[in-house]
Amino acid sequence: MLDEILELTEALAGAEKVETVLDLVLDSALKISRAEGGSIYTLDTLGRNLHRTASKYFSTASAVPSGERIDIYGPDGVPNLNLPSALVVSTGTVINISDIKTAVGYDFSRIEEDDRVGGTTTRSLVIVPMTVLKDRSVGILQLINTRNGVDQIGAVNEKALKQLQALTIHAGICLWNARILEENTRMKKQFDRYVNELPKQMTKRPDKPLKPAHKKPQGLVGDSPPIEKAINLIGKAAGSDVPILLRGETGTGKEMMAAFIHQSSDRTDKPFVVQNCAALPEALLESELFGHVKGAFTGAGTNKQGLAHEAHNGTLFLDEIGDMPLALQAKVLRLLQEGEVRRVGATKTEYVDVRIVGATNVNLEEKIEQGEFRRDLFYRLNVFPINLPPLRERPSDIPKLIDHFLKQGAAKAGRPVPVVDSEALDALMCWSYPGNVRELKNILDRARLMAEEGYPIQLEHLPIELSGPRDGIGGRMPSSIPDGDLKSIVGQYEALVIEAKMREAGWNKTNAARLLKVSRRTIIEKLNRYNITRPAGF
Ligand SMILES: Nc1ncnc2c1ncn2[C@@H]1O[C@H](COP(=O)(O)OP(=O)(O)OP(=O)(O)O)[C@@H](O)[C@H]1O
Repeated sequence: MLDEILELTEALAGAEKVETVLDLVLDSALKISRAEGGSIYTLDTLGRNLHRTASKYFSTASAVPSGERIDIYGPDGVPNLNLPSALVVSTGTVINISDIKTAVGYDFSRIEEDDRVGGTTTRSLVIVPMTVLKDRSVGILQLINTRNGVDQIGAVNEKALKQLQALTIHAGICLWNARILEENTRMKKQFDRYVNELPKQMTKRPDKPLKPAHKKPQGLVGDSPPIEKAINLIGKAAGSDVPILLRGETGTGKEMMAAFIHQSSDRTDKPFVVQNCAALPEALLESELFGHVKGAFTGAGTNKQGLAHEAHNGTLFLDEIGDMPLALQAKVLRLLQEGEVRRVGATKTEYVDVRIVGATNVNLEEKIEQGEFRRDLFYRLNVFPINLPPLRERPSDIPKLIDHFLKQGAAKAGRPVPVVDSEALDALMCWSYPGNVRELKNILDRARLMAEEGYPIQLEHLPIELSGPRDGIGGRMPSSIPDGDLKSIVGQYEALVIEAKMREAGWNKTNAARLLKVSRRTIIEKLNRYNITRPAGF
């Protein structure tokens, strides 16, 4: 037997393909057990199904079907432990039955089906798990009509069983290694493709690469040229008190950069105060920003400080400043120019020392033309503009962000960091991310929950539009116009648009309403009408 194992080990070492490895193992197993036939089933990467990958029967009238699949779990999600193969792969136990006719508690229907198709009559049955890393099954070896010690059909003796187990350990390791090798080759190809596809400006970097003048902010991931440029600019401006205007699409990291500006300034140990200018109606926003005096309006029972007071000596971050009501813009300009604060209902002016950082994802120049944004405020704010490019324009940051968000999410949940298989990685790299970094984070948070612990994130764990054709809204627009009346066709299209924008807005109705320039009420009404709900995990 030692000779056989040595011979097999040599053969396995030279085998490059998984199928060759499994054929060699099966041949040896048939020799050891002197079985009439057998199969090797491999477990898929999600651990849900066994696939017949190799089989050999000496006496079959017709071939036993290869590629057969066995579902380990029943429809209720519970492993079907009556099926001998499911029992062995799920628990790691060995089955060594001398006569299945007298064995109780098992469901032998799959074996009977093999007998029917292959013309065999199974009596004895041996199933051994292929295990790696102590208790992780990657498949099973199944043998029928094995011989016992006196050369009759029956359960194999202890010595033969040990030899079969030694064999399946070899097979398990080979299978595992072969899979890693295949995965590596795929990933290398993928990597080469990305490098070749990187936009020209990435490959034509300046002679001297931009070095961040400033330490990278904690938690900020990415070293693509546009991000390094932004960090550089911030490094230059942070020390002064000039206002900064951050411009970029939703989810590109404007708030994160604003926090970094504050941390990099001399004001770092003073408050960093954030207000979203689009989140509140005008009157409330004014009182929130500038405070009010007692009795200024119904419900103003006491004097109240505004956020401008709270940010004294620190930084006030005005997010979505492009959506600030026109009337309030004059007050913000005075705050910017003179540090002036006038509470709602007050006659007296107060003064504060705040550094203003604004952010916007709208075209302020257009707003000025439309009379919706004050030109003087724009010039005052736009002294130091910093553009944050959309994620699709800096694809080299995507793998680092994936790694960062998976680690961050896993650490929060106290779970191991999942890997992403090459297909899913491909899809993540190719997606256009209308919702930018926030969208990538949401996608990964959900995928992490969907994938089983210990198994890679796969395509099926990603939103459908990432794997589908990439035309139309969110990649899901029908390529041909469906049948029906105009109202119902437009309705279908509207539902797709609403769903895509809700996803882009991180399922925040206010943000989605803003993206579509409709009221929040309209969004709620349409979500109800089209029965659009937030998918689990988002
Ligand atoms: N470079 C980055 N590294 C790590 N996380 C990032 C990065 N950029 C953005 N994020 C994360 O993405 C999410 C969205 O970022 P942020 O809120 O700063 O975007 P924003 O541009 O201000 O969005 P909005 O315009 O919708 O307010 C946050 O969870 C943030 O932590």
